[in-house]
Formats: sequence, C-alpha cells, structure tokens
Amino acid sequence: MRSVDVKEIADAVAEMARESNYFLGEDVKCAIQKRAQEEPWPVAKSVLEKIEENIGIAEEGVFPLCQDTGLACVFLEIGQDVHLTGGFVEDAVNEGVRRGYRDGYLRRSVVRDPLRRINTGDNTPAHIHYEIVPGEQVKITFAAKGFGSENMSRIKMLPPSAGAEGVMDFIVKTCEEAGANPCPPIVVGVGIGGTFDKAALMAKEALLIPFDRPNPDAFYAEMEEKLLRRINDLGIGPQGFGGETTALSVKIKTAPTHIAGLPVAVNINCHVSRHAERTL
Ligand SMILES: O=C(O)C[C@H](O)C(=O)O
Repeated sequence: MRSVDVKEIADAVAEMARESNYFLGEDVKCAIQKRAQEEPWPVAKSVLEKIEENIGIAEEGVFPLCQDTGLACVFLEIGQDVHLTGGFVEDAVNEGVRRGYRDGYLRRSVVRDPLRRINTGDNTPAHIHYEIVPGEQVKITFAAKGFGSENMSRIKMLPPSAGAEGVMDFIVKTCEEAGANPCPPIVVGVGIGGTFDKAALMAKEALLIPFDRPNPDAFYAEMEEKLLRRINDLGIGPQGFGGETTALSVKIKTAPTHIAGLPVAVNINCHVSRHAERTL
C-alpha cells in the first residue's frame, strides 16, 4: 500500500489547468502545421496559419489559446494499492481547478444550476471520472472542454442492423450538421457500444488519444481513416470558410454491448484539443 497526499493531486491539477490552456500538445500542433502546408485552398491555408500564429502567442504565456477556457474534466485512474491521505480527493481536485483558473487568469465558465445560471465564480465543480486500476500510482488527466464544440456532440441508439455503415453515416452527419459551430478543424471522439452513458464517456476519452497513436484493432483503425477522409470531404474547412481540412483526427473507443443495441456517441472538440497528464 502506498500513500498519496491529495494535496499533490490539487497541485498537479492546478498546474495542468494553466499548462493546457496555454500550450497545445505536439500531436495537435504537428497536425495543424501539416494541414497548413498541404491545404490547397488559399483561404483555408491562411486560417490555419492564423491558428498557428495564435498557438505561438498563447505559448508566450499572456493570452490563453481561446477565450473559452473550458469546463475542467478530470480523469483519475487510482491504483487499488493506493491510500489517499490528507483530505477528500474531490475537494482536492476542485481546489486545483480553483487555483489553476485563478492563477492562470482563465475565464470561469461554470454555472451552479443549468437553468438558473449563476456562475460559481471559480470554474468549479470539475467533472470528475474515477477508475480503479491495478497498481500503486495515481494517473491524472486534465482536459479543458470548450462548449462550442460540446454543444455539437450527439448520441444515438442505433439498431444493430445499422452496422458499420450506419455508424459511420451518423458520425459524418453529426460533423456535417455541426458545420462551423465547433471551430473546425475539429477533433472527433467516438464511443461505440456499452450503454447510453458508457458510449458518451468513451467518446470523451477518445478525444484524449494522441493523434499519432493508431487504433490497436485494424478494423477500427481503418474505420478511423475512412471517417477522417469522409469528414474532410465535407468541405467545411477551417473555421467554416471551406477547404480540405475539416477534421484533424478521428479516434474510436469501443465496449461490449447488448445484443439488441448499438449505441454511438460523437464528442466533438475544436482544434484546441487541450489536455495534460501527470502520474503521481
Ligand atoms: O464559451 C465561449 O466562449 C464560446 C464557445 O466556446 C463557442 O465556441 O461558441
């Protein structure tokens, strides 16, 4: 049994909240740079170059990547041989979010009640997902989820007869209907199978997979490639001005499901796919 003080979790969350809002991952930056070089449409190319310039400005540490600094989504993988000490883990995560958003001068975007809309003032509470895993470490993944793109996400309970084609049509249609709203080029996370709620969670987790990591299952790796081509063929383009770059990456997660069902969830992210990881 190993002890981990939850204060370490709070510190890590605070650091990741600031870091992820100012620095994009290398996989995202490389994908944008490659697309900017290859994009044949002049307006699309110039928008991608502006996005690259914006990334450079954010890296100077004065302005975050986007005014929508996101709802803090925190994924905790807790080893079953870990003893968490020093307080309640949920309070520690929220303390980290509170500090990170305050010290990073990040916009607070959370309302306490979905209908009465009073801002909590410190971007808490975070959306926290816990998973118990083997071992004696705690892995924390922080994602700042913007809502222009979250709002364009969809879930559908398809009949099993829809098959792979039906699933792909739903994913592509979701991206087509999203149009310019999620600030393309988008990142597409897909969850197939499980239950209604599991599919949505997998779609969000799929957004955290590095762009350059191919799906370990060849069937789904091929589906990801086909989907990326089909979404880019929509011609929506960067920020909706047309072009061949509507999406940067499509990642799929799957889970066993019921014989009578085929849940599919599509979680869309804008091009600032912001997340960071720490292992304690
Ligand atoms: O919340 C915002 O700042 C805007 C939102 O992310 C949007 O894309 O419309």
